This record gives sequence, C-alpha cells and structure tokens, in this order.
Amino acid sequence: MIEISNLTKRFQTHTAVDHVSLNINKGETLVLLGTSGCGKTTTLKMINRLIEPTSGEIRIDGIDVRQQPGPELRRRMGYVIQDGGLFPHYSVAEAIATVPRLVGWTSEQIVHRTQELMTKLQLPTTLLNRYPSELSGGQRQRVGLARALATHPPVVLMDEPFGALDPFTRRHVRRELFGLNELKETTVVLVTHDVNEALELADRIALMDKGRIVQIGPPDELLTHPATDFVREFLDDKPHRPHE
Ligand SMILES: Nc1ncnc2c1ncn2[C@@H]1O[C@H](COP(=O)(O)OP(=O)(O)OP(=O)(O)O)[C@@H](O)[C@H]1O
Repeated sequence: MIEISNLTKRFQTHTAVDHVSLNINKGETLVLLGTSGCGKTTTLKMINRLIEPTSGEIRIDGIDVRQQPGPELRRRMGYVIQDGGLFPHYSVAEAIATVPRLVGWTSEQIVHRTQELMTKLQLPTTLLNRYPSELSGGQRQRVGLARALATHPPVVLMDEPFGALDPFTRRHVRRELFGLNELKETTVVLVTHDVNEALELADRIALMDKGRIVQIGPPDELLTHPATDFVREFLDDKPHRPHE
C-alpha cells in the first residue's frame, strides 16, 4: 500500500532521515518508534508532503506521491497531531466538516457523518458548537480524530496523537479509538516515543535511531529477538510489558 524506498532528508548538513526503506500493508498499524530527534516526524511528514525528501521515493498504491499536489494528497489522508491540531476559531462541527466540504459533500451527508462520528467517538452532540478551548484534552483528541476520519481516508498519519494527555486518559482514549471498526480497515502510521503505546497498538514497529530503521517487525519479534543492544535496551526501558 505505502512503499518507501531510500528516503533521505537532509537539513543543511544534518541528515534527519537516512535511506529509510519500508513497506506498509493495507489496514496495518505501523508504529515509528524511537528517541527524540531520530527522524520519526520528518519521515511521517514526507508521506503527506508536508516535507519534501532530499532523495528517495514514496508510492501509495503504486503512485508516486509527487504526482499529486500536496493539498490534494493531504485531503485524501487523515492527519492527527498532539492535542488534536484543531483551529481555535473552528467549532467542533466546523472542524469535522472541513474536509467533507472541500471535497463537495452535501450538507445532509456532512450532518449524517458528523452524528455518526460523534456517537462512535463517544462525544455528546452538545459539544458541536464548542470551540477547542472549551474542550478537555481527551475531547480535543477525539475531535481531531473525527476530523481526520470524516471522509473515510484509506490512510491516517498520527504524530504523538496522545502526547498531550495524562497517562490514565491516554491509555483510555487510545484503547477506545483503536477499538473502532473504522480504524481496523484503515492503514495507520503512528509516531511515538512511548514503548508501551507502540507495543499495544502496533501490528509492526519500526524502531528508528539517528535517521535509520534499526529493526522492523511485530512487537513480539522485537521483544524476543532484538537485532541489536540498542533495540533490547530501548524496549527494556519501560514499566511493564502488556503482552505478559
Ligand atoms: N526544519 C528543520 N530544520 C533543521 N533541522 C530539522 C528540521 N526539522 C527537523 N530537524 C532535525 O531533524 C532531526 C529529526 O527531527 P524529527 O522531528 O523528525 O525527530 P523525531 O524523531 O520526530 O523527534 P521528536 O520525537 O522529538 O519529535 C532532529 O535532529 C531535528 O532537529
């Protein structure tokens, strides 16, 4: 579904992403995990062309992402960031309706889909006219996800989507969101530095260090067969193993 080959990004003399290659399967949740500054966000932003690569290629369903203008590409890909990434002057209803409006949905379709998402994400409809500053962190996160999922994009990119939440709310919201059928059919690329989050959500983890992928595989494989000492130490540095 998403094929990344030899992807490299240099900022001046610093190589943020260094010849990264990986394939992401349809419907898979692929987690980019690693320490701060290892190139996770830069990799993610090259998928939706918020950042242009220095070299290398990204294909989605066989089509090079550079063949489509960035805004058009981003309209067909969900994007969720820390704290929801909502515009302060858009109400919840306006935020969810943004992409459906851009792609020409009717008002009836938008209202129907908005109601459906509010129910699925357990958001009371009384919040529809509120602004982000009038919501809790968990509610903002859910609205951010509702906005990203509104037009059923086949791919959703998430950058530390639960980063702004306290540990308890974080666990609760992520379990709830990843339990949704909608996300089960969606290809998700999620960036985090939280080992437990990666172990819980990932079909496969790509562990990055200094711009490169050190190991990629299902969580159990990384736990039982770490490719290097770095992988072992990185995965050991966590309070508990949810698989045990
Ligand atoms: N616009 C930029 N100009 C110069 N350097 C940049 C730019 N964006 C990122 N970098 C550098 O590239 C490296 C990778 O950054 P990136 O944001 O991809 O890391 P990350 O793994 O997502 O880290 P974090 O978890 O802290 O967000 C870092 O050293 C960062 O300082």
